[in-house]
Amino acid sequence: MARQFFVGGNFKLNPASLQASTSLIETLNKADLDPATEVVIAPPALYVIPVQQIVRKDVKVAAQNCYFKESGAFTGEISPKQLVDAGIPYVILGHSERRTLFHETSELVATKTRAAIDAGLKVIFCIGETLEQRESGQTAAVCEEQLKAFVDVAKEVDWSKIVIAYEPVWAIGTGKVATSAQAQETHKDIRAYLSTAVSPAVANSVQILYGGSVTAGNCKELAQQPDVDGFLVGGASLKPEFADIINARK
Ligand SMILES: O=C(CO)COP(=O)(O)O
Repeated sequence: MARQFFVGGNFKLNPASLQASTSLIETLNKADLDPATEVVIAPPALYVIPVQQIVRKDVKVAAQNCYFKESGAFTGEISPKQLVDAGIPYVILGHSERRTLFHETSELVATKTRAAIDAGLKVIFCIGETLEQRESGQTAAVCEEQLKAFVDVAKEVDWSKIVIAYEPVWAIGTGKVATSAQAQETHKDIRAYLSTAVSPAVANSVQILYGGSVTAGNCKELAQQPDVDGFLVGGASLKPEFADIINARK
């Protein structure tokens, strides 16, 4: 079965006001989007609910993070259950900015992913290597290690609730996009790992997105790669060109 093309917009800590978020959504609401693409946008936590209320119905909303506990004394956190209660279907977990700036380990990301899925969320699970790791030939090993932490706690998990985003750290926000050959090679390696560690059926059906300096200019070639099932877009998701990226296969 063909995997559905999927484009996520990770707004990160942008824009800096609710009004600016609203005008971004108004632009997206007017755009001509390929109905064959699943589109998910992840505004900052404070704007998740207002954005959900105004965005077109064919675009889903994600949180950029959540904790693994349902409730309790965890100042500053959001729980998977609260997201489900608010009608938010997706959460991004394991983004490299969370791993690096907020010291999230692969084990924590795995625990959060398990909790999010158990609560009824779908997860965009991010992995990827640094430049140093790529240059020393560790790309596949790093991606495997990040995935394995989750595979170890994924017993009887429904893998249709997971979308993997391969985001090489050196390509995020740098303007240095991976070549389509680099993206294809790593996506293929990720599938090969999942085929052995989970099952060939899961490896074949899981959507693997590429993220890192995706633009309207480079998305079409990347989207032609057989193992690239879409994108997780940062900077360009804040611009009108996001619609062109959503339409990359059109
Ligand atoms: O981190 C990203 C998406 O999660 C990618 O960011 P950029 O598209 O800005 O490089």
